[in-house]
Amino acid sequence: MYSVASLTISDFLVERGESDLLNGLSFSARSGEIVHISGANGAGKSTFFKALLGLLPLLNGTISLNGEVLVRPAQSLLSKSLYIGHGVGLNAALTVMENLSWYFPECHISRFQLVLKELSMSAFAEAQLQQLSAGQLRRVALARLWLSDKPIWLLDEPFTALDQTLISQLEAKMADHISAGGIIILASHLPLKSLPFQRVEL
Ligand SMILES: Nc1ncnc2c1ncn2[C@@H]1O[C@H](COP(=O)(O)OP(=O)(O)OP(=O)(O)O)[C@@H](O)[C@H]1O
Repeated sequence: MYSVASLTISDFLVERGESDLLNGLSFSARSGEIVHISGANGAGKSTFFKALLGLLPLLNGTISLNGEVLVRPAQSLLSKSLYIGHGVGLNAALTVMENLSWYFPECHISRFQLVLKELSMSAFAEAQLQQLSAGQLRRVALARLWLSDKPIWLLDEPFTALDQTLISQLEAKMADHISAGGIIILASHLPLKSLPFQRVEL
């Protein structure tokens, strides 16, 4: 089980260009829950994740973990969260295996091999990233979910470029994470097919 019992967002407001976004967004996610943030293109889903992690300043709002308002939210959240954004977040100069080693220096190579096998990526372990398709790159990016022990997953459009097999695998992985007491905040234009979730509309 994980140590985070709840993550609460209160009254978020972010300035982006000429506009104010998020409009007082507030919700709470408890251990074992998925929050699905939906909204039209440009509604502010990616902006929300960036503001949550301190990559954009909040005009207003607080973040609480386990009922306590965080004084240094970005620092506290970064140590407890795994964020997978629109970009794949990989180093193009490194191979697939080198990228995983860079993210998880403590992990044994045999663990990477197992995860790559599960993601049908074994044949590409030593490949340079430019040899991979868009969906294969996303698989490598998502391998972090198979390797991480962070309780909070922040996933911005995680299904982009994935085939149906991997979408099902990812949903199963998310089910495992919430069963173990994790929290998932997800923005997606695709509906979650097999998982319970709390919807937050922007
Ligand atoms: N760097 C930027 N500077 C100014 N405005 C920006 C910047 N990036 C995004 N925006 C604006 O902020 C608004 C929210 O963008 P954001 O990327 O958060 O939307 P989104 O809901 O994630 O959209 P999508 O569904 O298309 O991914 C948009 O109107 C966009 O034009």
